[in-house]
Amino acid sequence: MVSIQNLHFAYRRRPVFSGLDLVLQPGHIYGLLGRNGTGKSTLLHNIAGYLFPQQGQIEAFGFTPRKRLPAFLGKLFHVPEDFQLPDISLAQWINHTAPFYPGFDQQQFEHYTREFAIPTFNGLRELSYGQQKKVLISLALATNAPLLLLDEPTNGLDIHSKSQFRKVIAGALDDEKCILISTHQVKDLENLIDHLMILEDGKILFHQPMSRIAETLLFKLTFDPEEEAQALYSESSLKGHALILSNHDREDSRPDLEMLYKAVLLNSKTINALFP
Ligand SMILES: Nc1ncnc2c1ncn2[C@@H]1O[C@H](COP(=O)(O)OP(=O)(O)OP(=O)(O)O)[C@@H](O)[C@H]1O
Repeated sequence: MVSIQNLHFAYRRRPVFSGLDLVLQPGHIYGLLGRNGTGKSTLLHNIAGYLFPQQGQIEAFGFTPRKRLPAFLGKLFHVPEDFQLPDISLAQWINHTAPFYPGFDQQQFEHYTREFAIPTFNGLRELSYGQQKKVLISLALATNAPLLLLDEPTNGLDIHSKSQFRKVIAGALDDEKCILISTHQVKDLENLIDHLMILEDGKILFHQPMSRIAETLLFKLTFDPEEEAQALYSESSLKGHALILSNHDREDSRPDLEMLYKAVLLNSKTINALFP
């Protein structure tokens, strides 16, 4: 569905991507992690066609994003990290925006705004930042666009709304949809994403399905120094040492994405070598 080959992109003289390859398939929710300034938003902007690769190819549903053809735009919804909604009512905004999306469903939109408890009678600018973000997410989902690019979607959401977010995103996924979430809020991705991607040094440094991560790596707490010595990564806490080990015996454990992220940044070679 989305295929990126050998992507090179630079802002003036500052290179961001240097030969990035990535394939995203429908029916999945991808979590994109990376340090500040590694290019997560820039990658989303290239996929959406706001920015153009200097070298390499991006293809989405057979379209070249930078051409921004209407048929492509109707299949894509991008929720940016920073945005400004127009100074009109919610109903007016939906009336203006929905016609661009052939799959838009008003009932679904109302369902999501109810789930997020958004006051729908207000003008958009009278809503708080978090409420505006929830309006955007509701619209994104109600368009039924097969490609959703969500940049820091849970920033500004309160605790309850974050769990609503996970619920509605998981509920909206179907075989046609591909959802890419870029975030630093790793905890918000847990139990939601089915693929983890880590961007570093202009490339995708790690990209694995969660099922393979759970199969290949064992996450456990221990006080045993021998086990700690075998760890691929460890962190000390009052509850003991939190470890990532090679999962030789295919034990069940719950991947800790924050630990895995730190482990990959420290030692990507060893971790990637476990995923042939
Ligand atoms: N409009 C721009 N002009 C020049 N440089 C830019 C521009 N936008 C971003 N950059 C630079 O490109 C790099 C990637 O920025 P980007 O915003 O994509 O990173 P990010 O991974 O999304 O960061 P964060 O996690 O802080 O949101 C950064 O070094 C940034 O300074």
